[in-house]
Amino acid sequence: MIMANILQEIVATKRQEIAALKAQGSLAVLRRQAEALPPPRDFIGALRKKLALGLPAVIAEIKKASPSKGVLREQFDPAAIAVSYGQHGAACLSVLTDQQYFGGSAEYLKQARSACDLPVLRKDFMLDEYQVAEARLMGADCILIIVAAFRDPFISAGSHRQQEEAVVEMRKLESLAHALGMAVLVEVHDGAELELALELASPLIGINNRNLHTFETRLDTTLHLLDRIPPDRMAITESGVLTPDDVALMRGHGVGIFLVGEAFMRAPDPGTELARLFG
Ligand SMILES: O=P(O)(O)OC[C@@H](O)[C@@H](O)c1c[nH]c2ccccc12
Repeated sequence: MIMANILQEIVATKRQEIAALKAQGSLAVLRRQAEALPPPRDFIGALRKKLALGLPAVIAEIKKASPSKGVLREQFDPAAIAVSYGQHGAACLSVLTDQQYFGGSAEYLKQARSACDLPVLRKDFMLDEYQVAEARLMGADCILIIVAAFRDPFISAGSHRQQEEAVVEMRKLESLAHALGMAVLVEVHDGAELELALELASPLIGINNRNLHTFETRLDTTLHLLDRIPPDRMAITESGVLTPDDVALMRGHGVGIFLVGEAFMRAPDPGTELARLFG
């Protein structure tokens, strides 16, 4: 099969994982188990608290590897990394749970979350309500919806009907996440995706600076889309923030929320690097 980009390949893998998940039992059972858990941590509240103090709100990522960069960190202890992030002012955590492409796991999310008191985003490729219930059961306080994963890769703009179908599917995931008390981060790469993201209710709009075709990151992506984000939504710049200058550029344009992985993962102590980048 010829893939339009890495995302389409990952989506195909996820469809197989979802089929296996569904074979294990019904959504209703998973959902009841998720509803019996203590309530999730307040992800959006943690971001707002930092912003209210005039501080950058950093969603600090825990990821062992990525398809574009390979292994980022050999010595990988999610609990220790979470503690370090918590001590150095992170607002929230993001933990990769995809195994095949990012070397992640549900166990890493559980270990990280129980080592600190920060709200945690399950960073994975969500396509089905089963994964949303599963996310809550592993402890997630927020899920990610990647708009590009719901668009037909072979028709660049997508017909009107396909766009409506994408919105219907995304709303299903969002509704279940909200019913389970979780927040939803909606990720976009361009203006067309942003239009679809704004059809959802969630205030959290992530602008991913990474081009999925070339893997190149350009902070311009955030700057271009920023003024198309309505004031009742919260813009998050994602990927490719590596230096204090990058942070200053974003802050200078009024961006207060950052999702950062690689820069922290490559540092000996990830939390110390967070304090250095954002201090
Ligand atoms: O490591 P970086 O360049 O700081 O990027 C972090 C985060 O934005 C990136 O991991 C990411 C953004 N969206 C995703 C979707 C799936 C997997 C990973 C991602």
